[in-house]
Order: sequence, then C-alpha cells, then structure tokens
Amino acid sequence: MTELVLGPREAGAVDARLAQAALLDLAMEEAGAAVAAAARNYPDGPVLLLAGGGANGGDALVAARHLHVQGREVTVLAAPPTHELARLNRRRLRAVGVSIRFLTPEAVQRFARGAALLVDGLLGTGFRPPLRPPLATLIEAVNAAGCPVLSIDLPSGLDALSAEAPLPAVQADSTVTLMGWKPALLFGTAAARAGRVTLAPLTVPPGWVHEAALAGRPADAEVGALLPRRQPDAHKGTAGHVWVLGGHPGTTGAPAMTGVGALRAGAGLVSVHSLADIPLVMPELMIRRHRSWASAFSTMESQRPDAVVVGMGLGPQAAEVARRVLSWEVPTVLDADALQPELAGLGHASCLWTPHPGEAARLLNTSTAELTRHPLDAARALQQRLGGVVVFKGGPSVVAHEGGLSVARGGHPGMASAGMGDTLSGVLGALLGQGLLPWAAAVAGVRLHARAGERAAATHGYGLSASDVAQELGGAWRDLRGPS
Ligand SMILES: NC(=O)C1=CN([C@@H]2O[C@H](COP(=O)(O)OP(=O)(O)OC[C@H]3O[C@@H](n4cnc5c(N)ncnc54)[C@H](O)[C@@H]3O)[C@@H](O)[C@H]2O)[C@@H](O)CC1
Ligand SMILES: Nc1ncnc2c1ncn2[C@@H]1O[C@H](COP(=O)(O)OP(=O)(O)O)[C@@H](O)[C@H]1O
Repeated sequence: MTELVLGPREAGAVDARLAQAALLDLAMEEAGAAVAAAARNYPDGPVLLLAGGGANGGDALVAARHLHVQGREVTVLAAPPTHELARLNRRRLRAVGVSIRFLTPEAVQRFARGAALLVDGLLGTGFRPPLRPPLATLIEAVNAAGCPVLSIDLPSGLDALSAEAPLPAVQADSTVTLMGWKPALLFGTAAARAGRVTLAPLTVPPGWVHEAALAGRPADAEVGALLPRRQPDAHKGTAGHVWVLGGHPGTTGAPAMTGVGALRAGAGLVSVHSLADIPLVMPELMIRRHRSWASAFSTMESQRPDAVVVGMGLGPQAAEVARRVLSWEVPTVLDADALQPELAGLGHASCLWTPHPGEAARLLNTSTAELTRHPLDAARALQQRLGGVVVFKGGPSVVAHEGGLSVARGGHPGMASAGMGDTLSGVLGALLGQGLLPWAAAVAGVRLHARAGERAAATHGYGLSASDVAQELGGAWRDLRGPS
C-alpha cells in the first residue's frame, strides 16, 4: 500500500468543529497507544515522558496513561497546555493516579538518571522555527539524558518539511511517526536525527491524510506490478532496443555502465554509440564508434530505437546531440552532460530527466544546498521547468511527474559511488524500451535500482560498485515482481 509523505497539518483547524474534535481525540488516543506499544520494545524500567503544550504533548500524555495502566512506572513532565486535547488528557492522566510535574531542563536531568527510556513529545508538526529559548535548553537536556529517546511523530526541533537538522534538535533512537512520513524523516541530516522510524497509520478519515499529502511512497508490491511481464514467446526484438549515446575521451566507462544497466534490466538489444573507444565490459553490448556525431546521425537516420539514453560522459557536444535526439520523439532518458538548461522546454512527454543535486542546481540556476534542503520542492520545480518526468536523484530519489510526487523506498549509502547514476539511466532506458510509460519507468526503475543496491550492499557494504549493483538487478526484479 502506498504510504504518504505529509506536510504539517494544523490540528487546531480541525478541533474547532465538534465532530472533528471527537475524531482528533480518537486519533490522539491511537497515537498514544502506538507510542506506548513502541516503548515496550525497550528494556523494562521507568519511563520519563516529556509533554509540550500542543497536540504532540497530548500524544505523550496518552502514552503515559497507557503505560501506567499496563503497570509501567512513569514520570511525566509537562508544559502548560496550549491545545484543548492536551488539557483533556492531563485530566485523564490525573484521573488514573499519575501526577504531572513541571517541565524544566533540571527536572529532565534529574528524572532521566534512573529512566530506561525517555519519550519526547515536546514538539511535532506544529513547530515553526526558530526555536524559542526555553525549548532549546530542554532539547539540550534531552540529548544529554544518557538514556534511549523515542520521539513522537518527529524529533523535537525538526521542521517537518525540511531535510536540514537545525541545532539543537533531539537525537532519537527511534521515532513513531503518525499517519504518514514527513520529509524530515526521509531526507538529509534531519532523517539521521530520527533513528529507526515506524509508521502508526491511525484510523483517521482518509480526507485528513490526503489533504496533507505531499507525495506517495509506493510499496514494493505496487512497484512490482508496474514492471513489464514478458510473454513466453518473447524475443529480443520485443524486449526493446535501447540506444546509449555517450562517452568522450576520458569518460568512456559511463556509457558502458549505462549499457550494462540496460541489459540487466531486461533490454533485448543495447547499442552504445560514441565518438570514443568504449570498453567492452559485456560482450553482449553492441559498440558503435563514430567519427563525428554528424556521421553518426546520418547512419542512425534510417532506424529508430525503442528508447534512447543520452548524455553519460558525452562532454561538450552533449546539448547539441540531445537536441537532435529529442527531435526523434522516442522515449528518451536525459542524464549527466545532457542535463543542460538550454534544453528546458524542448523535451516531449516521453522524456525522463535524471539530475543529481549538482546537475539540478545547474538546471535551476540555484545552489545544491537550497535544493537538498527541500527535495520535494526541488523535484517539483525541476518537473515544471523541464516537463516530462524528473528523477531527482539522492538517498532517496524523488520522481516528479504531472500526476504528483513519489519518493522511492530503500537504497543504501554504499550507492554513493561513481557510475551508480549511469547504471540507473540504463535501467530507465530498458524499462522505457519495454513499453512502460515514463512515470511508471521512473517509479519502477528507481526502486529496482535501490533494491539491487540493498542486495549488493549485503555483500559489499560501503565497498559497493555500480557493477555490483548491476549484477543484482535480476534478483531485485524477482524480489519486486515475483518469479514470473
Ligand atoms: N493532526 C492530527 O490529526 C493529529 C496530530 N497529532 C499530533 O499533533 C502534533 C501537532 O500538534 P500541534 O499542531 O498542536 O503542534 P505541536 O504540538 O507539534 O507544537 C505546538 C507547540 O509547540 C510550541 N511551539 C511552536 N513553535 C515553537 C518555537 N519556535 N519555539 C518554541 N515552541 C514552539 C507551541 O507554543 C505549542 O505549544 C503532531 O505532530 C502529532 O504529534 C496526533 O495527536 C494524532 C492526530
Ligand atoms: N545514500 C544513498 N542512498 C540511496 N541511494 C543513493 C545514495 N547515494 C547515491 N544513491 C543513488 O546512486 C545514484 C547516484 O547517481 P549519480 O550521482 O548520478 O552517479 P554517477 O554520476 O556517478 O553515475 C542515484 O541513483 C542515487 O539515488
């Protein structure tokens, strides 16, 4: 099932209406119960719960009640309530016999000493940076507590929408996030603050979640269903002929890696066209060396591939070559040197653009830091500028198309190595060549590549190479699609 990536949602806007307030009360009850259940994964011993004044603090108060009723020793430190449900849950907590103490950094320090777990319910999606001073000191006390920290919804101090972790922010061992993923839990230094994240979906009206949804996060079964199914009488002519145009003296490995990626992702035939000598890394690749791109295009004129991948190591002529390729109007992946601002607006609906943050900054004339801080906004902006489908690469990659945004699952930090993107562009070309629509090729291709990375990392860890990943593409396909 597709999980959703959510933006901040104003709990206050809903509790104005009575029925919705009742639903929110139920949602908070479920949230607190999910947090209490997660707390049971930690060793026995006293639990220290910190509750801010908003609904995030309300969740912590509910969790405290559940833990207390289950016989766990709890200490609750709470800020004065600013949210009606935080007020209500203070009364409920007192009614079951739990006293509530003032929330101060000194109290955190004192009660953390004997605690087996600290539950952080200070700030959730309602936090708006910058952090006001009393909270900053509290967060510092949490990080100095010396016991494991479980955060509710997201670590306090993180801006739910940003990939950047401001200082101070809570460093959690685990996070129970509610209803959907927040960008801060998926990207950048912010995600590193969350520790192990589990999702508590909550039985809230679907409208609440969809109203706040920024992106989808498809499950493997959904991605697997997108992958092409091959008939028993398939032959190389029906599995797609992919042309790879790239390479330049000094960067000849890149198009070779793309060719390998395409073959390993099921392309029937792969031809690599270049002006340079491309290494024959797999004898199944058909290497075509040309004297000039003008003569290459004259020999290509009479044929058309099922898909083209252009740009890897192509050098200074890349924009010109890509412009010519775009005029063919066949499904096209534009990667690396073909990702030039002057091509914006010249693409067609079957174009798939695959910038990493550096290339994206060149395309949008902005800084890499600005784009990586807000990867969903970056992917959307790139799609609006370029058209077609965009894969904004990273850990994880984001796919942007007219229908919305999709964040890939998985991958491995070992994939941060040369040639990894070349392999991906080959995978994407192969899927386009096998007839997938560009958005489906992008969603399926990034997950296939990430899954292959996970498999290869099991053997190679951080010593992972793009060739290792390419070798695992067949296994990754089987993982996602099943054995057919
Ligand atoms: N929206 C929903 O449907 C649900 C929301 N829930 C919880 O509600 C949370 C959001 O609740 P709220 O909107 O009440 O917000 P929060 O509880 O996240 O934050 C509001 C509190 O933070 C303080 N605050 C905000 N910015 C600050 C700053 N810069 N410096 C210091 N203090 C600051 C406010 O004064 C207020 O006390 C979610 O994260 C989640 O934990 C859950 O109860 C489940 C259902
Ligand atoms: N930390 C990571 N987690 C998951 N995937 C990653 C990570 N780092 C890199 N990748 C993936 O590896 C690829 C790198 O692409 P790119 O930077 O274009 O490489 P190159 O230019 O060397 O071919 C992208 O598909 C990206 O999503």
